[in-house]
Amino acid sequence: MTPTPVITLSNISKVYSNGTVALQDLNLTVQHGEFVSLLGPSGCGKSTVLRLVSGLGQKSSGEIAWHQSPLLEDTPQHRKLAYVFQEAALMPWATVWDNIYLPLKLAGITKRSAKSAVMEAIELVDLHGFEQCYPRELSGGMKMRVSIARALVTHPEMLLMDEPFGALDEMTRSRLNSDLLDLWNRMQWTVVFVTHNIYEAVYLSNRVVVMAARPGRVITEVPIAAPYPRTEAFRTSPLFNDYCRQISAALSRAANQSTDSDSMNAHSASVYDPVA
Ligand SMILES: Nc1ncnc2c1ncn2[C@@H]1O[C@H](COP(=O)(O)OP(=O)(O)OP(=O)(O)O)[C@@H](O)[C@H]1O
Repeated sequence: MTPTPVITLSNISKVYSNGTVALQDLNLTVQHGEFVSLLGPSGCGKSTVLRLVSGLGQKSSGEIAWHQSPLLEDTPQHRKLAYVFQEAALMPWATVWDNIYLPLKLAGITKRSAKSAVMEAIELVDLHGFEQCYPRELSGGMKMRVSIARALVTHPEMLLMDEPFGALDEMTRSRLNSDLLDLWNRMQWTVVFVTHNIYEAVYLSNRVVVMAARPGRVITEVPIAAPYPRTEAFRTSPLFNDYCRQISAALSRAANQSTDSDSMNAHSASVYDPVA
């Protein structure tokens, strides 16, 4: 199948108003249906990339194209995308059902018309039976499922995920990783996923984009040529370890290439113990 770019960032630079060069000359293309992870040290600009793609932030220079058409900053509504953050950010006073309904409500869709879409989203994230629960009654993993359902209820073409499982325990993270891959496969989404976790990036992705900080830039891209569905057998395979090792080495190189003392943080993303 011919690759179809959904989003293309060409020579993107982003300088914040305080002078921080968050991104410099960054190039990144994400193809339709791809699962791409951005991995790199704290401050290398991963979240900034997501903000620019979503239209929540403005680039300083370069070009962003959505389906190969230049994107104007004032037309974010043309991008069919949804954002999932590390914090589930649910409305505490609203039920699971109402939290998931929110984006449709904001789009002016009545509860009656939204019913089947909300129920479908609830089924997809495996929360059937919890519709009338409040966030305080849910575990961290369940809250994240609600957050994912709230994103998918709008049928986005692209899902931007900013460390969505970073605050969860290892078992929950691992389960949600598998469920996310299952959903990705069924929904034919294009996903851009930010993480600090090498294992998670390798397990999930078609491609891992490794970034360096100060200034934020892409230093290498590692295609993960393992077939889907990915199982526990992949997580414990020599191939998995090889990819982790390769990416860990790239992160160490990134730390050495960073231009100031903040590069010490680069190792925060490169903790890697071989599984076998
Ligand atoms: N609104 C802002 N104003 C000024 N500087 C900012 C702003 N947002 C981010 N930065 C700076 O831009 C750089 C990139 O930040 P960004 O949050 O994109 O990095 P990140 O890789 O996502 O970091 P982390 O992994 O810690 O979330 C950092 O040096 C950060 O301090």
